[in-house]
Amino acid sequence: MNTKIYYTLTDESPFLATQSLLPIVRAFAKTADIDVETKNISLGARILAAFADRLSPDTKFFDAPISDDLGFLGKLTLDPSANIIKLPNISASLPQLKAAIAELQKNGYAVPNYPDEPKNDEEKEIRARYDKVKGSAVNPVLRQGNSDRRAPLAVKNYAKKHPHSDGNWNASIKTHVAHMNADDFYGNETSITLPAADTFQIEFVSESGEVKVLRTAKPLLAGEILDSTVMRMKNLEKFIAEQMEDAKKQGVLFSVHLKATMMKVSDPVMFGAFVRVFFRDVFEKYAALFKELGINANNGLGDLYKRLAGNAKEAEVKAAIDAALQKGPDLAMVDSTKGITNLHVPSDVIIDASMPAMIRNSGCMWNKDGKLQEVKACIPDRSYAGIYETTIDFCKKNGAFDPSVMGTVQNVGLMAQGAEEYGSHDKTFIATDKGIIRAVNSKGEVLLSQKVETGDIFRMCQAKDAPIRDWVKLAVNRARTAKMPAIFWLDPNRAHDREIQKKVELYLKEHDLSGLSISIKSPKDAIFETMTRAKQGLDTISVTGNVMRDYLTDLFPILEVGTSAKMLSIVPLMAGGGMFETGAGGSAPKQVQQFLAENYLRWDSLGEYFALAASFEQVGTPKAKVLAEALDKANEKVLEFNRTPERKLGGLDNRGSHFYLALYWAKELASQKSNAEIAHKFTPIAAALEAKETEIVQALAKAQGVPVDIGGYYVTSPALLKKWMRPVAAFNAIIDEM
Ligand SMILES: NC(=O)C1=CN([C@@H]2O[C@H](COP(=O)(O)OP(=O)(O)OC[C@H]3O[C@@H](n4cnc5c(N)ncnc54)[C@H](OP(=O)(O)O)[C@@H]3O)[C@@H](O)[C@H]2O)C=CC1
Ligand SMILES: O=C(O)CCC(=O)C(=O)O
Ligand SMILES: [Mg+2]
Repeated sequence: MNTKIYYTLTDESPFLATQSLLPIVRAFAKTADIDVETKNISLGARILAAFADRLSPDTKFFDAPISDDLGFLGKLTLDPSANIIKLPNISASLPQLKAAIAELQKNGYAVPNYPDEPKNDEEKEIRARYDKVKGSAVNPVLRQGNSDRRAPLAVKNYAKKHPHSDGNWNASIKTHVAHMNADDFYGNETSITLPAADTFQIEFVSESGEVKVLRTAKPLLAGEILDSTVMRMKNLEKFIAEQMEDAKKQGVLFSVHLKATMMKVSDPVMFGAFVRVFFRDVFEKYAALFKELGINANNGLGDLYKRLAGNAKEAEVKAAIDAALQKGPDLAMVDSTKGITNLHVPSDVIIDASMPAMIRNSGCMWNKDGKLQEVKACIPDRSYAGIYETTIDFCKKNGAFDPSVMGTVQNVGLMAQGAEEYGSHDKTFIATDKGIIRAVNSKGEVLLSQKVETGDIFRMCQAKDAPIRDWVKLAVNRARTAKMPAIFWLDPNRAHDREIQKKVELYLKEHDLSGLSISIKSPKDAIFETMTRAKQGLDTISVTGNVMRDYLTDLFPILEVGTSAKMLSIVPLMAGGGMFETGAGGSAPKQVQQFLAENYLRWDSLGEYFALAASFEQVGTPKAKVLAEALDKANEKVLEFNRTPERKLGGLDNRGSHFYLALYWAKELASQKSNAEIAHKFTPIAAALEAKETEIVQALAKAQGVPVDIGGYYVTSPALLKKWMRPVAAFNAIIDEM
């Protein structure tokens, strides 16, 4: 029996929260002889691991030697005894990566600069190492299983009893989704299923017939689905220009919603197209200067301003940008007080979190005057734009959802082994010339090919057979356990989905489906039916591919329970172990700003609490089960007595919520009847916590309201973090003595 749980250290809010929560968890886990070991997969730790050979062997980061913890955990996912708790981590955009590099250098770590334009082999090698750290570089390594995400019943019931407020919707709201109508990834997709194991090599063939290898031969398994597609840059640019004009005419905000983190190769390029077209005159007029300064539209307006700073033409270019802003439609803002637009940073407006937030806000985003305004939400590719379009149309017709009565939507997502688009980074290329990009097999036969022109984004995706079979099984099991109808979301107009559907139909035959309702519907029909049911208070399981897994597990949680942080997010690893993700959302960088400014941390660790209960359950020893059951009950108490963090200074924050978790957990352990030794141990602990409740909670509240220094953003000080995140000695003493 494995009694080790690996708990990840990440960045931003979840990392801050860990400083307070982990000591509590460790103290409780000891009771069941469970060792909770940390593995550092923060952005800083991952950069240092990538350049360990350049650092002296005694280098330390966050008090630990440099090691490839992500690599370690990646291997562990293939071990049947793996038990990993994964907190949300940063998927770094280039500006974030560079900020982390600079901060590491400032702290004396000898990591190289990021070479924007590698000039020699050494720089190319450095760049390749950094590119492995960039974007969504953690999740695809650890997600060696499919995804099971849902709101725990206690969370759903709590939300029904204490519904969050949602903005109203009606037919006169002008907000809408804009997408391309041709020559996007959706329109150009082709797909095959491999009859037998083979290899594929990706090549570019120029018009004159010259062949250049873009990616050397890689293996393909029998039964694997391989797709190719292309986004035509000219059509994308034309679409953007048209939509800008239309947004201006309609008087709505112009906004772009992409996933520049997960889709780290394609989406920054699409984001860059928005920046380039929006500021077309500026980019044309100052082309030479921008080249000299290394300005690349893909990195956004924020990076442009940074590179421009101090240049003789700074004021002139800024004036040109202001003129373009004046001339174009109003941009949706990320932070109107600081003038940060939707086009500043590619990773600031991520589609899965930003679209639901907008839908909750009656279809509005913030404008430059800090007021809510209706929006044209540009989601260029039709593969996924339709589900948001349908949602918005649904709300216009039927009004906003009512969290006090709406049904729940669970998700079973195909995710394992880099499934679909989210595993496509190493198969995505920006065409540098006119010609063909194709995949050829070991015999040199063409498997798939696409015509390209300079600037087009070519992409190949893979979905392996074993994960698809496992996903179908997971869906059937979930439908049976949850007693809910399950809908497979597959689009008959997408080549890839047609291949998947054949397998779904085949693998469904392996299961007893009696008494179950399992259907296959196009995403638009599926979301319409799911929302219609939700409106009637009925529950549904969405069984989707990897991208929709991501989108829907923010969309429905945010509509139903106000945040995706409270989701139970389990990855039953295909090798047998378990990975427990904490919540379905991100690392909430805005909350770090609030914490640094006023020592108030709004992060809700409920996702961690639920993941921990599932993780203890997986440990499986009798004592671990006692801990798990008590934690489940404690989690319900946290909800029942509303001990989740409040939004504003003065309320109970993250640390206060942890105190109550400890109190309720200890009380449950003291009163349970299955293990007398544990009950005996926790009786005085529960009593001590209860006796000091007022003192501790008041001390936590008193600590708030001052600026905080934790040593840095990506490089933080363990001692300072301890000081700020565990500020109450009376509480620490009880925990540390356990
Ligand atoms: N699993 C993972 O590892 C994931 C990582 N990410 C990464 O996270 C970063 C930020 O992503 P972003 O798209 O801004 O999404 P976030 O989920 O971090 O932020 C969106 C908003 O969600 C709310 N929120 C999220 N989690 C919590 C929580 N635990 N407690 C309270 N509120 C919460 C907050 O808003 P509100 O004001 O509405 O309450 C927050 O401002 C990026 O680097 C991204 O790559 C993103 C998604 C998943
Ligand atoms: O890995 C990432 O970049 C984000 C993951 C995510 O958004 C999700 O899994 O819901
Ligand atoms: Mg997501």
